[in-house]
Amino acid sequence: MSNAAQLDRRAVRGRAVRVGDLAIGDGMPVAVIGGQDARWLSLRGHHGGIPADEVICRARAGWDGPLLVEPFSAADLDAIARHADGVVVGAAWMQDFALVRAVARLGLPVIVQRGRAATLEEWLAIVDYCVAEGNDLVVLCESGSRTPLEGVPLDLTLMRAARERSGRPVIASIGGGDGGADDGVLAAAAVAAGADGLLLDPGAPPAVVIAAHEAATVLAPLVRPEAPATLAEARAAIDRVDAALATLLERRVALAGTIQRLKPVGGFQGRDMERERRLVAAMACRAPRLGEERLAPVMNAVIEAGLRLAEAERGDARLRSHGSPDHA
Ligand SMILES: O=C(O)C(=O)C[C@]1(C(=O)O)C=C[C@@H](O)C=C1
Repeated sequence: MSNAAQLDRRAVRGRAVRVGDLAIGDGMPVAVIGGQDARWLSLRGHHGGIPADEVICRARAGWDGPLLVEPFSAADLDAIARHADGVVVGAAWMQDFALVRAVARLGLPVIVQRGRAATLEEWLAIVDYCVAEGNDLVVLCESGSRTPLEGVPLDLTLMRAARERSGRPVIASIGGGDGGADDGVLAAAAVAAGADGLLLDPGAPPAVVIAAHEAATVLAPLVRPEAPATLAEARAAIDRVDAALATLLERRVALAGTIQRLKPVGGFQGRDMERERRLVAAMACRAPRLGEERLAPVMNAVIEAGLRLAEAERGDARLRSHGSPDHA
């Protein structure tokens, strides 16, 4: 990836929006709303039939963390101000300017979903409405276009442009309520495109939540360089890189195991030092600061761990096929 293609996370740092104790747009990590980082709740389904206080208090009872609420109408706003940490202006309400203004006046962070047919200009204009009411705590949420598809038809180019043009955090609404986002592809695409957060449908099943967190944790460090300023931030950033590294190591060890089964002579006996030298040289091109000399012992340890595991697993398989020693 070229430097130009890399996202400058620092540019957004000053614009981070805090929802409860969750910072959205603070570089990293990518926030998962509807997952472990924050919950949200829509009052639209109730059509004002159940008092907002009651619905929000029920959600609050089981959740101490950041809570965002989407109103059904302006009548819900007092209850939202009492119990919520932020407000979601749903896509269908984006151009209800009176509602947007009233929401902004609460002074809580506002997540503005893009209306299904709204242009970039129309979407960004809503930020101005909020700012005009004295509320600068705005996050933009891309939530898909009109084309009816099974998943959310996200416009990630538009999301990127919104981030660049507004200088504000952007998140992507990836759905999941119908189970459609559990392969993590949409979450990964949104993270790669620079989303500061992912918004899952309330009630998204655990597989969807896990896939979103995986994209946020494992993919983000690969596609976004970080510039931590404090020890705690730097350690958190290293933890994210280690999560990605561990995922790749686990994958590597599985592949190395397959190779040992496919080779005429596998394991330590069939070691190929020339192949190892070549793979270290290729890796050094991607890790020039470490270089071949420093990488070689690292990869030697990785390769030997893989060979030891492959031999142990082969031994286990043999034992299983011949019966355990106790029964031999
Ligand atoms: O490529 C192979 O032949 C392997 O067995 C895999 C592998 C590796 O883990 O990358 C392991 C041992 C060999 O010495 C070389 C490479």
